[in-house]
Amino acid sequence: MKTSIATVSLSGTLDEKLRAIAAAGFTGCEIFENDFIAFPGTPRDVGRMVSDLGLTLFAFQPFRDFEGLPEPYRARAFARAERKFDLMQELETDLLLVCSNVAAQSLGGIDRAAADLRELGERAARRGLRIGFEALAWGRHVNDYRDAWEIVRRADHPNVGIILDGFHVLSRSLPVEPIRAIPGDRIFMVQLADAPKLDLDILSWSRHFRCFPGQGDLPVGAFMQAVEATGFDGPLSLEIFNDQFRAGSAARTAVDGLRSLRVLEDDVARSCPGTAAVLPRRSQIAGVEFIEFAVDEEAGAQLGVILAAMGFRLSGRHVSKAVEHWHQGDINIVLNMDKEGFGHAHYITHGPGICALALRVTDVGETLRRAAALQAVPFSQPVGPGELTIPAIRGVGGSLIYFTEPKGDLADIWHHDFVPRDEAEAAPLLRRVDHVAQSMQYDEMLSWLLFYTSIFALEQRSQVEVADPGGLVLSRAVEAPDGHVRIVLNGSQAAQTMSGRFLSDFFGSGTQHVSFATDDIFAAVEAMRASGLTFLDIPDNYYDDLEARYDLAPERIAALRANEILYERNDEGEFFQVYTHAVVGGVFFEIVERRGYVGYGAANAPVRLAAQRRDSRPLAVPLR
Ligand SMILES: O=C(O)c1ccc(O)c(O)c1
Ligand SMILES: [Mg+2]
Repeated sequence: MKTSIATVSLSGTLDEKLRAIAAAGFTGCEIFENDFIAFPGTPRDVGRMVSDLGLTLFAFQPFRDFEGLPEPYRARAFARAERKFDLMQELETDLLLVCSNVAAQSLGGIDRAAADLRELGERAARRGLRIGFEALAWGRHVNDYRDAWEIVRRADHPNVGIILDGFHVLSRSLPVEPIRAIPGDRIFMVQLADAPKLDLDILSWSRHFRCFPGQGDLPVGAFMQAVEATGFDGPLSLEIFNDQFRAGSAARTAVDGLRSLRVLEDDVARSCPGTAAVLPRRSQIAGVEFIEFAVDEEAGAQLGVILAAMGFRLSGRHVSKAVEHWHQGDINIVLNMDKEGFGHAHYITHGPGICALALRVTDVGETLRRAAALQAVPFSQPVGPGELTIPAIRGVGGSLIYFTEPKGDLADIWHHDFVPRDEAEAAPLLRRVDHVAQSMQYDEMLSWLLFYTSIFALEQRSQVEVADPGGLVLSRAVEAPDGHVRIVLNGSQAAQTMSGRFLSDFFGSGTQHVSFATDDIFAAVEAMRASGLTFLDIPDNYYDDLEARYDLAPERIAALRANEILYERNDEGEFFQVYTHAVVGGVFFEIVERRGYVGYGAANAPVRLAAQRRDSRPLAVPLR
């Protein structure tokens, strides 16, 4: 696969973009005209920079408003093209992307456009150059790739081919099947982009919301299958106009781009019978094995008191480190107070907080191979003699994701490196981890979305906008199909939201809250209150509104009100949630009971966020 990306997809100046593209490992790129114009080097400098970086310059683009012009515009367009040919020869690229005309003075007519392209192809051929014609979805006369193909077919020149851009096809819901009839060698390049479903005009949607395949909702896989059927083996080029990408890190975006192409290639191969997959399959997650806090002794002691009040028991201590294992139901919490290793470095950098998640996967080896092929960053550190090495990769904000599996030593880490305390287990108040919520910069959200859905068998849910009193937060969940693992990504667009404040207080992105599932939230809350735990105060107005919204029995409303429990109901079922105050750092816990309900209580989020903003308690234990 010849992998490519258009320079418009990345932040920075042209040289920064090219370095990021090369570092990520692309075969080549397309130079976007504006990036070149804004760069102070000569075309030869740029051409040399591209080749010194080991990249192939697949195309120069775009050449606008060319076909179907009456005189004198037509002659001027040809003169303009000759100037661009000069430039291309110095840049050492042979392909010019000509996108369909949007100008008011352009005239329709397939034969007129074909004649123009034929003449341009003839002029290009004299210089050893080629023309690729692309239908923009908003082209004045040509806005459908089937018309562009008919024009190219009638131009009937070996130096004129079609450029297919998946966005222009899929954004208009054009059928992809006719692509199969185009001969692969007449397709000079294929551009790819995904996009979230939005009710916007196509031009604004294209210029601001394109994203990498897998980050949006368009059927890019079906488009690629049709392209594959043509025998096309030219460059597959990501062309992404996206405001988050313009603001984010070019290096990270470039790595994400290549990751998305590899995953698309693998997904397409898997859907074509008889084609070998390229990557190990997506890692199946059976659950959260543990959540690890990096703390000092004081914060560890505080957290221990809270965990005990929530029904956790100290079930073991690490054989050689200052590390405790707390447990209840299917939940394991690790309190790492050791003065060495990753946990301590995390504590020094971020203060007390969550430094790692461990996921129970079906096959650790396969998980690590897929992660490595997709350029995830592996992690290891020395362990004591005879102690387990739990494999890990880097996750959000430099935290870790460890992996365990149901076979071998990794099947039971708790009896390997921990000295268990023999205490009878009481009936658990909490069953399992329902979800973890990670706060990150808004610009990073698409990157982590791709990370989770490309390495793991996790599916994205649609994005929800949450009004925090300090600004807007965008929230998006990735979930295993069986609901065994759910991760909620919260991207803040403002500094003063709950997530935004976490980012500055924690010095980076990370896990801000953990939600535990219970079978009986009223019993759990009652038991925790009896142990001295208090919960986030929810205003009476909320309960008055609940009463108006749902015809709940007065006793039910009273019980919700008395226990600060939030409630939501929809066609799927009922949802109950309650929040602790911050427990250490900016981290807090949530307890939920799901009765058939599958969401996250989005309608309650503004109420909860306002309560958290009022919650001026210090980070210390809110115990009596
Ligand atoms: O938005 C545009 O103008 C534009 C330009 C060139 C392309 O290849 C494209 O898909 C869109
Ligand atoms: Mg395009």
